[in-house]
Amino acid sequence: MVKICCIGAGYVGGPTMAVIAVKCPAIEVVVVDISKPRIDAWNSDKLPIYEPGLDEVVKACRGKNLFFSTDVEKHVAEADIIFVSVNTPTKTRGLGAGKAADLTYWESAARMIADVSKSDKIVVEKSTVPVKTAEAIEKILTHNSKGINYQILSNPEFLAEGTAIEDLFKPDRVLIGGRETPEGRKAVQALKEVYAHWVPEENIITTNLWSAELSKLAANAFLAQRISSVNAMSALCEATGANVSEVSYAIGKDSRIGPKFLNASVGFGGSCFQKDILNLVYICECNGLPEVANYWKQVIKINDYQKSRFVNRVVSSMFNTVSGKKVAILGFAFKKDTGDTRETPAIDVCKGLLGDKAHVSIYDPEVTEDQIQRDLAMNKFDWDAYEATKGAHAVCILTEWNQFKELDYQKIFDNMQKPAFIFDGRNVVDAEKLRGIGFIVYSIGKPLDAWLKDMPAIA
Ligand SMILES: NC(=O)C1=CN([C@@H]2O[C@H](COP(=O)(O)OP(=O)(O)OC[C@H]3O[C@@H](n4cnc5c(N)ncnc54)[C@H](O)[C@@H]3O)[C@@H](O)[C@H]2O)C=CC1
Ligand SMILES: O=C(O)[C@H]1O[C@H](OP(=O)(O)OP(=O)(O)OC[C@H]2O[C@@H](n3ccc(=O)[nH]c3=O)[C@H](O)[C@@H]2O)[C@H](O)[C@@H](O)[C@@H]1O
Repeated sequence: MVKICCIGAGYVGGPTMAVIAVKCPAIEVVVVDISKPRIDAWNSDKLPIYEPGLDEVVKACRGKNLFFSTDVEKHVAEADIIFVSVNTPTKTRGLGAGKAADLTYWESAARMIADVSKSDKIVVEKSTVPVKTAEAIEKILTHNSKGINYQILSNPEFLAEGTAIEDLFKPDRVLIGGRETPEGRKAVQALKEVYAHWVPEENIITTNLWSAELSKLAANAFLAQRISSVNAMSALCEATGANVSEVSYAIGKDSRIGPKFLNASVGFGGSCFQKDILNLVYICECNGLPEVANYWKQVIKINDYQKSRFVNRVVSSMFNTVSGKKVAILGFAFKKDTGDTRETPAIDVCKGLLGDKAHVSIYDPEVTEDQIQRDLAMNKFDWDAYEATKGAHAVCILTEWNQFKELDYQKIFDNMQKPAFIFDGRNVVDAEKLRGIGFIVYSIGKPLDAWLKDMPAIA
C-alpha cells in the first residue's frame, strides 16, 4: 500500500488530502501538524475550516484510509510520498521583509524529514514557494541524506477557498514539476498515478521544477491583476456614469478575455494574492528586473487604493464624518462560503472607519467573534444582520454572501437612522429597489446616486 503523509493540516493540506483519500481507497493518507488544536478539530465533528462539501468527504474516509495526527515524525518516516503544505507567509523581519516569502516552516519541515527518514522519499512542494525553492530543499535533504534518495517535486495547488472540494474533484489542471533525470521522471510518474485515479490524463501537466514553481506565482498574479484591472475601471465608471457590470459583461464576451473573475469589488483579499505577488516582486528585484517588479507591484497598489477609496466614499457621503455614528458591516470573510479572514478587505475598511471614530457593528455568518477580536482588537460582533443594522446610520456590504441578497431591507430601513445609507462593496443588492425603499445607495463602479454626485471627489 502506498503511504502518503502531508505536513500541514491547513486550508490546503486538509481538503487536498481528504480528496486524495476519498478518490484512492488503496492509498493510506495521514495529515500531520504541530498544532494539536487543529488536529483535534480535524478528528472531531467540527472541522477547523468551513468549506462546502468538506464534511462529507472527510466523514467518508476518516479512520479508514485518512488519518489526522500530531505524531509528525512517525508518519513522515513511514511515508513513500510526503507533501509539504505548511504556511509560507511574507517575511516580516530581516532581508526581504515585507516582500520575500518566509520559508522558516518549510525549512524546518525539510530538516525534520532528513532527520527521521530511513527509506527513499518523494518530497512534494504543495505550499506556494519562490521559484528555485526546490533547489534549496534538495540541498538540505541531500546534505543530511545518510544514503537515502530524495526526489523533490513541485505540485502547486490551485484550489480557491469556498469551492475547494469542487476544485479538487474537477481541477482545470494538475501541475507536476520534477527533475529531468530518470529518477526525477519516475517520481513524477508516481505522483501522476495518484492523481490519475480521478483526473483525466490530458489535464495532468508535467514540466521542469522551475516552470511549476513559477506557474503558481504567475497564475495568482494574473488572477489578481484581473481584479485590479476591473477595480481600476470601477473608479472610472463612477466618474463617467458607465456601469462596471455592463463593462465587464461586454469585455468578457470577447473569448480572448473570457467572462470569469471580472467582478468589481471593495478589493481582493485572502491569504495568497498579496503574499504571492509581493514574493514575485521580490524575485524580480533579486533578478535585476525592477521594471517587471514595478509592473506587478501596481496590482497591489490599485487594491490598496480601492479599499481606501471605499472608506473615503463612506465618510464623504455621510457629511465628511462618521464620528460617533453606527456603521453596520455585513460580511467580514474575504469572500463568501468561507470563514477565512486572512487579508480580508473588511479589516482595512473597518480600521479606516474606526480611525474616523465610527461605531462599527459586524455580522458575518461564518466568522467567529474571537477571530474579529484578533483581527481588529474589538469585540462588537452581532449574530444577526438585523441586530447589526439596528439604529445604524449606514450599512457596508463587504462580502458577497448569498443571504445578503435576501434580507428584508424594508425592515432594516425602518430600524435605521435617516438618511439611511447602503455602501455595497460587492454589488449584491438591487440598488434601484433599495432606492425605492428610501435608502441612499452606493454600488461599486455603478452610476452614482444623485446624493453622492454632489459629494467631494474621492481620492
Ligand atoms: N489557502 C489557500 O486557499 C491556498 C494556499 N496555498 C498555499 O498553501 C500553503 C499552505 O496554506 P494554508 O493551508 O492556507 O496554510 P495554513 O496556515 O492554513 O496551514 C498550514 C499548517 O501548517 C502547519 N505547520 C507549519 N509548520 C509545520 C511543521 N514544521 N510541521 C507540521 N506542521 C506545520 C501549521 O500549524 C498550519 O496548521 C501556503 O504556501 C499557501 O500559499 C495554495 C493554494 C491555495
Ligand atoms: O493560491 C491561493 O491561495 C489561491 O488563491 C485564489 O483563491 P482564493 O484566494 O481562495 O479565492 P478567489 O476566489 O481567488 O478570491 C480572491 C479574492 O478576490 C476577490 N474577487 C474574486 C473574483 C472577482 O471577480 N472579484 C474579486 O474581487 C474575492 O472576493 C477574494 O477576496 C486563487 O483563485 C486560487 O486559484 C489559488 O489557489
